[in-house]
Amino acid sequence: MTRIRFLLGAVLCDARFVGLLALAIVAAAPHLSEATRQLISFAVINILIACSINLLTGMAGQISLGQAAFMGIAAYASVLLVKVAGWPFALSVPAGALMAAAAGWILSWPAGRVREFYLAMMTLGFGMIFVEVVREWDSVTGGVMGITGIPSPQLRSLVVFGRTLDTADYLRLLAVIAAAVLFWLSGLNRSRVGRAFFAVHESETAADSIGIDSAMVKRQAYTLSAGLAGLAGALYGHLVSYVGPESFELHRSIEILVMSVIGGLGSLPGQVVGAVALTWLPLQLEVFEDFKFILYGAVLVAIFVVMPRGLAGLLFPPPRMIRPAWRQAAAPPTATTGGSARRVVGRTVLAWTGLRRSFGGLTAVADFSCELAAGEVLGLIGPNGSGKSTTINVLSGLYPPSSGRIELAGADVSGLPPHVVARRGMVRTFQDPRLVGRFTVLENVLLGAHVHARYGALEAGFGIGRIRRDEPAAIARAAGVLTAMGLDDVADRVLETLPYGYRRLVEVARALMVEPDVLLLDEPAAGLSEGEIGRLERAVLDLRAAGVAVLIVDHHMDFLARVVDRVVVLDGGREIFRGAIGAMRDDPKVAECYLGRMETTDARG
Ligand SMILES: Nc1ncnc2c1ncn2[C@@H]1O[C@H](COP(=O)(O)OP(=O)(O)OP(=O)(O)O)[C@@H](O)[C@H]1O
Repeated sequence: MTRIRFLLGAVLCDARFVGLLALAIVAAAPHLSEATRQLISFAVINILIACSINLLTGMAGQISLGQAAFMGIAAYASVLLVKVAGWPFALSVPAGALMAAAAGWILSWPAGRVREFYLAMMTLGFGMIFVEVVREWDSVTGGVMGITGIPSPQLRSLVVFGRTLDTADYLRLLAVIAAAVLFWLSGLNRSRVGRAFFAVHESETAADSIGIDSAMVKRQAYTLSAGLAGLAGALYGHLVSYVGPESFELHRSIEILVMSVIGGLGSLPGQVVGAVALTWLPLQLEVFEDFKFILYGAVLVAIFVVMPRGLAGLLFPPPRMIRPAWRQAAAPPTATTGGSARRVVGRTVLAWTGLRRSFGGLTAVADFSCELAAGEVLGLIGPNGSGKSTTINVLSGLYPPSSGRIELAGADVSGLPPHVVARRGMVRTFQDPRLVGRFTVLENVLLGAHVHARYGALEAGFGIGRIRRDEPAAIARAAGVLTAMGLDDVADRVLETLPYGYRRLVEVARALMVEPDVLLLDEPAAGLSEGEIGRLERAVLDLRAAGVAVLIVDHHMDFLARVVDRVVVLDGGREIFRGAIGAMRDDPKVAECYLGRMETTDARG
């Protein structure tokens, strides 16, 4: 079964297969019956729409219950531009898609501020507003009656570059457009852009921590998704030669969502299968027309329970996020830490003064000042609840400080958002590793290269321009990091199938890909075996040798004793000791408020 899935995946997910299918449609179109052409045309438009939801929901994890409104915006815009303004179809369709994309961008601002249930409600509201505006704006939209007599292939009134299109020509056009879009999306998915969508889907906090601006990624997802839905909407308007508000109401948005979920959110070939199935099936089940939504609802519930990955889960292997071509083009593994002019060993690279962070009445960190030099490893220790993680959270920008100043390489970074702090050279890991479970180890590590690549969605999709240089370079660097961390043998293993200890190491490897000047590690040794701690230790010592400043919060004293230059001990958010780890054990204050408890913990551990 697995072999069949892989074979199917290899064939159906191949761009050449999609191209051949499009060619077959182009060749067969004139010989098909009118009804078959119509059916395939609807299926192709549904593929575009399903892909738009897949991009937004399946990949970027954002909900949309107003997707039909984006279709509607483009459909009305294109139709009006042709009918009223006399624009050619070849311009009106892209213009309609651009207007939908602009609406998506505008919606992304408020939508980016809310999540889950509230996001669903907001997009639902957007869809309802659109339909109401269309209904009420009689003079432009034709109100409830809609707009009829749109130049279309059915009426033989659609002229493109001097040629009057019939339904066969229109089907050919749709097939070519859909093949181009699928080709673009498949390249996009397997690039930094697609990987960033999934990273934001999984954890915005983790994405921000490695320099991915999650707010910007969400805006990009909304804009591209709305543009794609708009393209489908504009093509739909000309296909049926009529647009009216009922075509873009909530039920249409739900149909789109159902198609995408049944196909398998996150899978591109799944979207094709879902769209084709849900275009063809209802026609076969016309007798169920009255119960269509009950049926849809039941299917949704069933799918979520028995097939969370939809039809794609049955038919195709999980999608991979690296294009084999870039992997083949990658050079042998390269250096792990990169270079930085700021890394002059011994020079202060991070300093914080008077740092305080309170949560309501509780002061988690109080007037804490310290500095870290390039090539120095500092241990931050203390009993549970003493403010260690809060210090990392404040330094990395996750929480703004209540007061105090943080300087990174001489520049004030206090209160800057985490992705900016990461881009400036300070990267952190988390107490509970935050990675993308469905990605392989290599794909996860590549997320750290996001900030170093410059190519955009267009170059990513079509495999042109800067991606040809950036992607192989990032893969070579990732291979170097994995080798240095002793993870090269699991590079192609899906992360969620690996034991827990690997996740910590992979998270450190991902942070290294950012090439930080300062690395903040929050309990990196927790849950690791002795062998894994050995690899971690080597990585930390390599970083120190490369002039990276490392701050480690951990309870594992033996590990710390082997890697740190000095330690700072916190208790109740205040510093109680600073110096060599050996001297710490003899310090009466530390012994009083920490070591007794810690040794008990160590002994248990
Ligand atoms: N987001 C938050 N909201 C409210 N209180 C918080 C928050 N984060 C931390 N605290 C509180 O701040 C104090 C310090 O927590 P912190 O997680 O920094 O301790 P820690 O030294 O890292 O402990 P551990 O070793 O258990 O991870 C604790 O009392 C904790 O409950």
